[in-house]
Amino acid sequence: MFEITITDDFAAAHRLNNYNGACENLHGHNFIVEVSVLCDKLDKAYIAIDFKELKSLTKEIVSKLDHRYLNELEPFKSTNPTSEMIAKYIFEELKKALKDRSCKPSKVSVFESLKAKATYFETQ
Ligand SMILES: Nc1nc2c(c(=O)[nH]1)N=C([C@H](O)[C@H](O)COP(=O)(O)OP(=O)(O)OP(=O)(O)O)CN2
Ligand SMILES: [Zn+2]
Repeated sequence: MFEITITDDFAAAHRLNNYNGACENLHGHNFIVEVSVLCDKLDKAYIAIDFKELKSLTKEIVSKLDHRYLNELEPFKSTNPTSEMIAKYIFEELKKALKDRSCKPSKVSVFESLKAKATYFETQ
């Protein structure tokens, strides 16, 4: 198997519901997203999935979050826009985008800063 990893970023505002602390208040982050996919085949150029393609698929998903107030967006309306839930959302959207391909997402990490990240992955 091959694991291919790219990063992207977006800026967004959120507030955490049911959180006892300052993060309950409206604030923003420059989120960093790290996406990894597992691929079991190489093409004739010995590439599992082109970094360009993975970046582009990820960008399509992440651009829907960029410069938005995350609490208002459908995927987080009934939950909370934590790094955990953002990572899960990106993972699930990427899984749909890679349907019928020889690659599938293995993990998605969302960093709120260089000091803190949450990672989502599925166990078999
Ligand atoms: N597991 C999680 N914990 C926290 C999340 C989260 O999404 N998942 N989010 C927050 C807040 O969004 C908060 O803005 C970030 O918290 P923190 O990293 O503590 O932010 P600081 O910039 O204040 O960090 P310092 O290292 O203290 O400067 C909270 N927790
Ligand atoms: Zn925050």
